Amino acid sequence: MILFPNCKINLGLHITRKRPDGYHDLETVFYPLPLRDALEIVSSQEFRAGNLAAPIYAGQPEGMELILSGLPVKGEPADNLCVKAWQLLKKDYPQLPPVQLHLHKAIPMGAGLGGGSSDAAFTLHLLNNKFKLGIPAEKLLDYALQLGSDCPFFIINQPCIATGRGELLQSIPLDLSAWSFLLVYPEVHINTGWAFEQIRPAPPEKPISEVIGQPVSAWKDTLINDFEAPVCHLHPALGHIKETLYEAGAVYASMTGSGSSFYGIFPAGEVPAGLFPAYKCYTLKG
Ligand SMILES: C[C@@](CO)(OP(=O)(O)O)[C@H](O)COP(=O)(O)OP(=O)(O)OC[C@H]1O[C@@H](n2ccc(N)nc2=O)[C@H](O)[C@@H]1O
Ligand SMILES: Nc1ncnc2c1ncn2[C@@H]1O[C@H](COP(=O)(O)OP(=O)(O)O)[C@@H](O)[C@H]1O
Repeated sequence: MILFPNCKINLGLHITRKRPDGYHDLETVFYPLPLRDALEIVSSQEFRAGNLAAPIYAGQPEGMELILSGLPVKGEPADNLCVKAWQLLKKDYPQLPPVQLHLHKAIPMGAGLGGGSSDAAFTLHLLNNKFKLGIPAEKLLDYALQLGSDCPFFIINQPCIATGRGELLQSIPLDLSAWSFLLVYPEVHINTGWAFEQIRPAPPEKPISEVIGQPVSAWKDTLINDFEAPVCHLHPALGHIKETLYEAGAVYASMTGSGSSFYGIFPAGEVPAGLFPAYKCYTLKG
């Protein structure tokens, strides 16, 4: 069974409070976009029935074979969020058979695109469906939150206002299909924990629910990502990406999440070509 975990962007992002548990309360809109990894899970028995030699990798947890391709993912297999998702379910559902999990990575990492969290949420979904575990949606959301603050969003995977750590999700009827997105990844890796430490939490001037209800053309001065200033302070070249997007006709431009990717929103089909020859760029349908 193969699924294609997609990325997200943040439309506005406010850090409103530091919590006693060390996390921060935030307010943001998560919007899914069609830049995708590929994730396949087969039971090891199925795999061997295909008469292929089973690969043996060092450092794999027992009962799990992780195969990676595409963009290189840092860390040991045990650090991979797909493996962590499998381990979390295996603890409560020991009937899960040994599996082989193949992740083909296409979503840039440390980019504010939530790719790791998406892989984790899709792994939960896939294991639940393939092995008929019968885990209800509410319980899947609980498991997802144990894997990452923006992981529950990918269980729902529809435009949502997120509050709390990012797990209190309210679906909203936001349809940006009349727009095209230019996503720019400047190959700078931002550490999310570091980014949160740079912010002095404060409630936003206007609740995001109000701002997001305005037309996209009104977002430029009102839909703010609190991480943008400290990240651009550390990496001044990133500020130029936003300026260039506006100069090229973007109706709205912003950094996503804790960075370092930026996106520009253009009328459908009007994304200019060749704007950032030095960076990885993706033109995506909203
Ligand atoms: C900032 C956001 C915005 O969408 O996205 P990314 O830029 O990472 O994609 C998310 O809140 C990131 O969610 P996620 O990447 O799952 O974060 P986690 O693994 O839970 O936490 C990483 C670290 O960030 C900090 N953290 C995260 C979430 C939160 N609400 N408060 C925090 O203080 C903590 O220091 C934590 O140790
Ligand atoms: N399956 C995975 N895909 C991507 N990154 C992963 C995965 N598992 C663990 N990670 C780790 O999570 C870090 C953050 O990745 P990611 O969630 O894609 O970025 P971001 O938090 O900026 O949205 C990566 O640098 C990587 O070390």
